Amino acid sequence: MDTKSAVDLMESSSEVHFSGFHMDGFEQRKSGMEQPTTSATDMYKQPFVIGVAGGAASGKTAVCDMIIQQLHDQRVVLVNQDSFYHNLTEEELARVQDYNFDHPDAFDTELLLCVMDKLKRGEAVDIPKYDFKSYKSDVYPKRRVNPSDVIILEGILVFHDPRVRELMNMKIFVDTAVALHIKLFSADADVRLARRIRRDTGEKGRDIAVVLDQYSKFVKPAFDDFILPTKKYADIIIPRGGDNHVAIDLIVQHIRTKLGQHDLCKIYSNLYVIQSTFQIRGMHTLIRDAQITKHDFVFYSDRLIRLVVEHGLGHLPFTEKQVITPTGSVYTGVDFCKRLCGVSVIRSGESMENALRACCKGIKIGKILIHREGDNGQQLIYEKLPNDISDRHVLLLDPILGTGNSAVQAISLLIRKGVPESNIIFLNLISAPQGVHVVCKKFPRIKIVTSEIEIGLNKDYRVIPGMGEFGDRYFGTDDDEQLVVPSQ
Ligand SMILES: Nc1ncnc2c1ncn2[C@@H]1O[C@H](COP(=O)(O)OP(=O)(O)O)[C@@H](O)[C@H]1O
Ligand SMILES: Nc1ccn([C@@H]2O[C@H](COP(=O)(O)O)[C@@H](O)[C@H]2O)c(=O)n1
Ligand SMILES: [Mg+2]
Repeated sequence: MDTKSAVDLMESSSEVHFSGFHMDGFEQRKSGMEQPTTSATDMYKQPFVIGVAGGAASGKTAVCDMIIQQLHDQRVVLVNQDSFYHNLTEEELARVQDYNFDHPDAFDTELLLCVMDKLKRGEAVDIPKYDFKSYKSDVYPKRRVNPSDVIILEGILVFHDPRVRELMNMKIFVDTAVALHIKLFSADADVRLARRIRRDTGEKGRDIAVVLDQYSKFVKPAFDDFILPTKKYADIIIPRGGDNHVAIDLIVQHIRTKLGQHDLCKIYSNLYVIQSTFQIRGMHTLIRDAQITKHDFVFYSDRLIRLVVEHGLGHLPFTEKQVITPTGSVYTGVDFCKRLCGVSVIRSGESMENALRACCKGIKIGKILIHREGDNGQQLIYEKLPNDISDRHVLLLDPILGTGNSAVQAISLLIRKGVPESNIIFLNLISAPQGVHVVCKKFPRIKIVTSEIEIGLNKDYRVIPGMGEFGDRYFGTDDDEQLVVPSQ
């Protein structure tokens, strides 16, 4: 593929980074060349979505404010579930003391989903600003929210609807429980009630009797029935809310790490793209060049494969081991996982076997041959696997993950042979987003380790920018060289 084609291809992903490329400074040109099948919507930079739930007055807003402050160099927006309270009818307004604002039905979840969908697709949205005094969401002008790197969705019931939960990359539950207190829940409720009384009588100008009545009639029962049961969905529970600086620091650190990763890694926690360096980019530049010599193609592919294999081995379990050093000191280290094997997908996967053997002395390597016809005519032709494969961790080798169809065939076979899904590490050099989606969704417990994520697939289901037929290039069957007869 020439430079011009690559530029044209990337037009559709303006400002979105793929495989380390981006469009800044490129002149926009059109040509009749093949376009990736990845839709424009798939190419939006995915924001990192954090859900923050917890009882009313537990400190959700305080926690969000601290996260936003600490992420000062990122574009962060806060979306409050309060903004999606239904407007009350005249009848409901007349008897507002009987209205349950803590029930899931009090919120317009469809509107919330629509807003979140737009933000995730990179569109700006106008969000209602709720007025707690008039119980209306159309008193103030709407708030314009621009698409951002991080979206924080905060509210008592943001974990209630599974469709809303699905949007989140990280779920935080804010707790006011005091760890040393024997009656954990009552302490938690007491703190929330005390804060609520102070807040609602102050900020919302409500009468204390009304606050207490609403609390016993609706707030407390709803906490027990709807909010507390969603605590189990949280990835992180923050005791002591905004006072918990250690938890907030750790969360901010985690978000920063995630933001530095490829967008797909934010979606799939089982996808690992090795940290890019100029050495790695340089090697990719060489092996993707159609003009490179066969010798150099093999040399630089081998170097990259070795890196991927080493990275993949880092995901194996380990046990602690102590040794005595020549100085007589104790060194506490780890022992490698011994029950492992490789499985290469013939033929290009065989190019990864040497690197695996170089890292794991005497490792058993099985083989799978899958016949490919077009996009979906996948057929398993041959397999030769270690008899005890079900007891082993498996490093599945295939340099290219394209549509994901061959990978699904190979992984399904391993699972049929009794290999636990979580014992499979799939190693490739390059992965198309389509293949990542297919494999990570179908097998959420396997790990994929790759060195670069591609733009997508073309109409012939070939990975682009890609590197052509890897097996042919690696094993030298892609040219018309004369037959080499070994000398006698
Ligand atoms: N750690 C804390 N210690 C004392 N008061 C707090 C703390 N966190 C929040 N508050 C106060 O409690 C009230 C409720 O906190 P807020 O963050 O608004 O809760 P939520 O958003 O969960 O309803 C506010 O008036 C706030 O100032
Ligand atoms: N008109 C309204 C709407 C909601 N509430 C209460 O707000 C609480 C949720 O907001 P937090 O910031 O505390 O999470 C919830 O308990 C509702 O009862 C209200 O009082 N009036
Ligand atoms: Mg709040």
